[in-house]
Amino acid sequence: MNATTEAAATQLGLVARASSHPYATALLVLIASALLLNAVSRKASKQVNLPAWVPIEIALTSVLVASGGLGLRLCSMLRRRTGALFGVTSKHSILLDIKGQDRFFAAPSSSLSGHMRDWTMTTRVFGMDATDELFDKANASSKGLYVAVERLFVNDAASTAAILRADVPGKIARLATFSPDAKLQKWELSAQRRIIDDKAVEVSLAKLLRDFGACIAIPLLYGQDFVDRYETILSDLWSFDNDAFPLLIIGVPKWAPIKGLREGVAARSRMHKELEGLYRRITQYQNGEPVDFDADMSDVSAVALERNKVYIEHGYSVHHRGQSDLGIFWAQNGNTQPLLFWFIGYVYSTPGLLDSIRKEVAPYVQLAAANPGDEPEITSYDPAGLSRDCPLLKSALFETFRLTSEPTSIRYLNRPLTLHAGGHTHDLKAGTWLSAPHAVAQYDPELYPDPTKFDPARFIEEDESGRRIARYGKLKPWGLGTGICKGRTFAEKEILAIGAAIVTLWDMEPADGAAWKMPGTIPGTGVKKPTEDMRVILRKRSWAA
Ligand code: HEM
Repeated sequence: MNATTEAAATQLGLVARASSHPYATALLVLIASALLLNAVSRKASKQVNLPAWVPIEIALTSVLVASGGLGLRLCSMLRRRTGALFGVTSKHSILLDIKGQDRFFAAPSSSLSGHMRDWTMTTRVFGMDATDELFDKANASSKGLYVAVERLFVNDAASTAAILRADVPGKIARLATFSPDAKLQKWELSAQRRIIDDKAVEVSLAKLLRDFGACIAIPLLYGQDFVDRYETILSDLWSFDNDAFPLLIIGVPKWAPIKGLREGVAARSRMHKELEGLYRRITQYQNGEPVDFDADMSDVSAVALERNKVYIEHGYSVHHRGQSDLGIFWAQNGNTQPLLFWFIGYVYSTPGLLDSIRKEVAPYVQLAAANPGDEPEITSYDPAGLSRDCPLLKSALFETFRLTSEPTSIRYLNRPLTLHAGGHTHDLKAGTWLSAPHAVAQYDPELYPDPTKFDPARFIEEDESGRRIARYGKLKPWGLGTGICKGRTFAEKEILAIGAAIVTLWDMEPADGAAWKMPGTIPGTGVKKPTEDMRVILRKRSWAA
């Protein structure tokens, strides 16, 4: 299997994982029933849903096309279109052409819309009641709900200010607890900490960083009280993400007798309930009424406050506000936090990279010791400078995206459109779907020589003045067009900021004493998951060297 095939194969893994399971037959029967149920329910409703087989078709096509040879021939024989357009049904086309896609996806959302995909995700995956009334409300409110998100998570100044509010330096200093008597912090709870001595602990890095990132991000959206009050917030989020999301998206019904799915769906219900409680408190707060539990609402973000106003304006009950907001809660964390782990893993495991990045970020993460002999602490911290003036840090992050993210843009055609791609012209019908699985290009050796290698400087270029800068180039981790990610600026800054603070304050080494080895990957829900966690020994950085 070549590199490109391997990349595409990770997408197929969702299906492969299911079919190699002992209950594979039962699962496939369930998928078939789900498809049938979908078809039946579609007839009775005005709702438009992404067919449940589309994610599977995207994965299969990606694998076959990328494999070249027989796979490509088979795929080309079965497809309905030519050139860069693949797909076997008249309902869905798959565009594999990085040249043609940018212009096409720039079409206004009145023609090419992400809304029906969002509706499908909101109901099938995030569990909002799929009624026609809510379909209309979601249609009418989606713009207002997203504008609120973009104001904080896409705006550069607002994202930087949010990162500064999060006190990354203070929290990073407490990334791990060394004392057996001290209470573990929320982000340490699932990291299976083992104390080695009063200066070193062994932890599961993926879980630690995933939960640390979530503890930085979630309070910026919903306030610290929400995180403190909701005891199982992290385990619920990841149980839903790991065990329920991948099955729900391919149409497996929530009642299917699969243990992980049932647990993930139960976690989803708890998240709905907690978000409903939060939106009740937000409403009380905005109305100047006494707030349940006398909860501190002072740091709930403008995003949540504005979204509540939009929800009220469109007549959402508080119950449905909770269900609907799970999409944003998940979007804020589902990709960002797993990526943080991959980024740190690559930085520490790539020979020489840690030292180079430490030097590069030093002017923007400054240290001083309160007294001679004390451990240095971060005294000044400049997230804007990290984004602006640290090309290696940034390029290493882009390279992490390339190797570990699996972005796909999926749109619904509200109107007929003409697509020019791969030297062909295609007339696409209204009422059909178009998708672009960007991950296939991420392993194209013509775009990225030696594509399976982690090359941290791969994205560094010189600008017109000769200054080194990191540019995304053809990489599309955030998707594209009007449906592009609404949290991209914040996510990038969060990972850079936490990453820079970690390298500045912490040393780590593989717990087994062997050489660094990155774990294998399995498909995730946008970012790949590690096949197993990485056990590392964490210590405060040694200043002797
Ligand atoms: C590393 C982290 C992240 C990655 C890799 C990522 C990636 C993506 C991708 C690929 C899409 C689909 C774009 C398309 O269809 O063309 C998307 C959509 C979206 N993302 Fe992100 N995302 C990340 C973090 C975030 C964060 C922090 C938020 C904040 C709330 C967020 C909010 C959203 C929303 C609301 C959408 C739907 C946009 C729409 O339908 O118009 N994402 N993201």
